[in-house]
Amino acid sequence: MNTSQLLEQIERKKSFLCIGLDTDLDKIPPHLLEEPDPIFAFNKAIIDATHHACVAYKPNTAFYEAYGMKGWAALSKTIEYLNTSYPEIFTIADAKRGDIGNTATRYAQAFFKDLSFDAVTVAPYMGRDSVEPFLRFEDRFTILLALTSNPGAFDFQTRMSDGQELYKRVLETALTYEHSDRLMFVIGATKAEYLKEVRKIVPDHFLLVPGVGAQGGSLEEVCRFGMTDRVGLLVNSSRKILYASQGADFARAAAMEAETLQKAMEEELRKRRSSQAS
Ligand SMILES: O=c1ccn([C@@H]2O[C@H](COP(=O)(O)O)[C@@H](O)[C@H]2O)c(=O)[nH]1
Repeated sequence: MNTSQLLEQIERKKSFLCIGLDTDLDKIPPHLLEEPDPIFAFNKAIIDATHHACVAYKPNTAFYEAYGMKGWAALSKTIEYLNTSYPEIFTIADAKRGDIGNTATRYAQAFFKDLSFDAVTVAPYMGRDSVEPFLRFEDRFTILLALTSNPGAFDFQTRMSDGQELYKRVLETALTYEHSDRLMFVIGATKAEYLKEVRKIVPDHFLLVPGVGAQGGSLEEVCRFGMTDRVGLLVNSSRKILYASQGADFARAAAMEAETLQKAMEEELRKRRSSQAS
């Protein structure tokens, strides 16, 4: 998928919501555990109920890898279902990979070719040769961790390195990579006030912003500091949507949560348009 197709979907659905498919067998409705593939059964019901309100899904691979071969098979079925039934949806493998070049090439192949995701999250710590193998794939996006939503982000990411906070160095250095137009960056919603600084370095790139919902980030603040003329945001929420109910009505309850966020996003898009007009 390319940026124009993503933007077209955002404008049409009036949403920049990404739903995280962090499917946890300890949290899904118990009746689904009778299904031959409970993870896929849950994901399919969630996707069918919420696709009108979001533009992206982001399975975090940890929740699939945790269940071994069955988990990986469920991930594979989920991406195949999305690509077949809802090809307009942007798909992100939240895998946070990062390794030396020849290994990174294999990771890129796994997520972009074999599983056919549109994007994968990558850790920047190992530098250029660990990221560029992902960037070689046309119409695919590499989403680099820059300033994450967790408290531990302050251990390194905001520390000074040669007179500059490390997350800023990550952003600036990544812009020098070949095909840097295929980059997006992770900035946590819990760090919304940093978005002003982030936008000085990457004014046009899309940001993946997790942390609205269960982690308490504010959608309004994220939009105030991070939204661009071309939106530039994919805001993720996982647990708050997925586990809105553990009963037979779980898919409907998830849809209602997703619709609430979509309505708030529609309002933010309206505000952006009226400020552009004035
Ligand atoms: O900085 C980061 C990077 C990734 N995540 C991931 O996003 C979701 C958030 O889930 P919620 O249930 O909405 O809190 C999850 O997969 C994280 O691993 C993040 O939270 N922060």
